[in-house]
Amino acid sequence: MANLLLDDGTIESDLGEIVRELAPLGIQLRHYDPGTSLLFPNLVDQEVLTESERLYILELHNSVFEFIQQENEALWSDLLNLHPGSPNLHQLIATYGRYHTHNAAEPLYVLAGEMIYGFVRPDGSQVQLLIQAQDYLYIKAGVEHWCSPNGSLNFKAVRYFANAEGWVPKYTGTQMSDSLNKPR
Ligand SMILES: CSCCC(=O)/C(O)=C/O
Repeated sequence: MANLLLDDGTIESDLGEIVRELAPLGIQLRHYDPGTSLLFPNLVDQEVLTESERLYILELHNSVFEFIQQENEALWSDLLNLHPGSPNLHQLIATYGRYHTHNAAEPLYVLAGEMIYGFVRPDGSQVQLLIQAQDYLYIKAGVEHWCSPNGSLNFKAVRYFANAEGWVPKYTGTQMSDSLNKPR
């Protein structure tokens, strides 16, 4: 389940409150447990997946989450699999760890591990959202955000694509707030 860290140091872990807080920013958060995790109980520990395992997991979730693809007019999906040995891990962290937008919405469903997202509120303050297994996150096109895996460096998610450039970042130059990291 997700947690939201506000810039006054408050941590919100009630899903309804987090949803209410993020909605004005163009962000949806939902939690789905379709039971598929029972088929892959060791997914977080299994860092490397074979091509047939990737396809199996993807096809299973594509059939369960057909409505997510329809909602997003998604043309295709892929399985993002990050782990400490991922060859492109540092590149991905450098690419997505600065404030950026995308020209298409960013929908993803988390299978395992955790990811931290940063968002800017309408009043200019910043929040950090931690998402975990079975969370579904939807970021509207053009919404400023950054993201990074946490210290475990483990993250598996199904990403949905509406067009080929959808996940290409456009940097906005907004600096990450350090007020979230100040001792209180
Ligand atoms: C650090 S890879 C994850 C990419 C991602 O989820 C995202 O939101 C990019 O904007």
